[in-house]
Amino acid sequence: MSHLDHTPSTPGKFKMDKSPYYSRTRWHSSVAKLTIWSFLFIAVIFLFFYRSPPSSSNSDPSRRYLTSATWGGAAWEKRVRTSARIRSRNGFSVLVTGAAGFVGTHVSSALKRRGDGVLGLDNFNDYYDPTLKRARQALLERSGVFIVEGDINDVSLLKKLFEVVPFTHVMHLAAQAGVRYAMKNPASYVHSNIAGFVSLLEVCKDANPQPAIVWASSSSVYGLNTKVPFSEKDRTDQPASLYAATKKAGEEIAHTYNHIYGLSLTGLRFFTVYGPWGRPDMAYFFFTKDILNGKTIPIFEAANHGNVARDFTYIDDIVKGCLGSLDTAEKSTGSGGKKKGPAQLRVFNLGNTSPVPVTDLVSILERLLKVKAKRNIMKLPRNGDVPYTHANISYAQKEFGYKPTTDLQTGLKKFVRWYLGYYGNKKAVAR
Ligand SMILES: O=C(O)[C@H]1O[C@H](OP(=O)(O)OP(=O)(O)OC[C@H]2O[C@@H](n3ccc(=O)[nH]c3=O)[C@H](O)[C@@H]2O)[C@H](O)[C@@H](O)[C@@H]1O
Repeated sequence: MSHLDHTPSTPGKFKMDKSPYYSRTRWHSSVAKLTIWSFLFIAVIFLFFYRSPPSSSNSDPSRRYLTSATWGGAAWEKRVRTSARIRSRNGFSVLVTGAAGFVGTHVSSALKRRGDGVLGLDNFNDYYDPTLKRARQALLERSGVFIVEGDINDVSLLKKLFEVVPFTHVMHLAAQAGVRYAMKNPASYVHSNIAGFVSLLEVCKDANPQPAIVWASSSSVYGLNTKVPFSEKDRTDQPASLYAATKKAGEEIAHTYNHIYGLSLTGLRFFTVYGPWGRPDMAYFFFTKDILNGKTIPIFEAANHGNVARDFTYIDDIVKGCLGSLDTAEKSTGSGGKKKGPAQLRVFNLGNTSPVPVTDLVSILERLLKVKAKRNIMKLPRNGDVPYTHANISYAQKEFGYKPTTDLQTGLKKFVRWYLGYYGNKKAVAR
């Protein structure tokens, strides 16, 4: 006798005094139902992923950016077209990847101001506070720049964008940035800086017309190079971090796409860019935050108590370099994936040409914030950092009259003013 036999029967509800045969068939039919429902559930899940844009690496955590993005539809296409519409004579229509990033926001806004059509693309990842990226997005939206939310690895999205707008130029700034973070999350560098770049170039080479591409490399490609100032002709085969290695790989990949498909490609080696709306992972930014909060800041020093120094470059000077590169970029020579002749391939240093020790940067911040920093001088960790950077910019000067005009003191003053306004830290203002 089963325990079910003791269960009082409740008329109108269910009867438990069934024969063993009845129980078995009922159990079998439940299993059948469960199997059918499970099958349906799995089919729905399968269909969902099958319809999602393809990814180069399903095991990559950044894949979530591919499936979360929503795009498409008539209203969306209209926004894309309107944002990319050229409003000046001989203007460009530019796809700016990484548009919600620091450099991307400034470049997009400058292009829009002068009448170019600009469409942004950004995956809004959480490498640093995405609310800052959203605030930059809001800023751009007010000036008429629409940022499509999506990943550069999403080939079907990229193709769609080129179907809707025949972009004349691509300003490719989407990347996994940061020298030291590469030891924590190497895969994200490969995902964005290598796989993402290739996926973008694949779509660009098939586009008709092919756009000219200007993209962000990095001063970090000079790695262990000791010859200063760094010239584009110097060796760049000794990267000191995976970040630098992926940027260097990008330069070689650019060479390949230029060689095979006739894509016009210009790589820009940025030197430690800083300024308003900057990146919170960078030293000048988190030093400011930590000084204001009375937190000790780690300041790296080189061997034998030597200074670690950077050729800090103000964002407006970088924007000038980006626009100069776009303006002097020649057309790609291929069409529909076929090269018709040799195309332009360039690499420029964009730096300030006056390296400043990190200790001096901290002293400037102390003066501007009117707060004494708690300094912890420590040996430069073995995490990809290099002791010194210094740009030789004569090539950019020759090609488009590049001339940085903002020194670190002036630039940091503008940054601090923005920082205090944005984060509303009354403490430092009051002192
Ligand atoms: O120019 C470049 O190529 C690179 O510039 C920066 O890299 P980095 O120069 O290392 O910039 P920060 O991380 O802001 O460091 C600036 C300086 O502060 C020093 N530092 C950093 C962090 C810290 O805790 N303490 C410290 O003394 C670093 O050694 C470095 O000399 C960017 O983060 C990279 O994305 C960019 O590609």
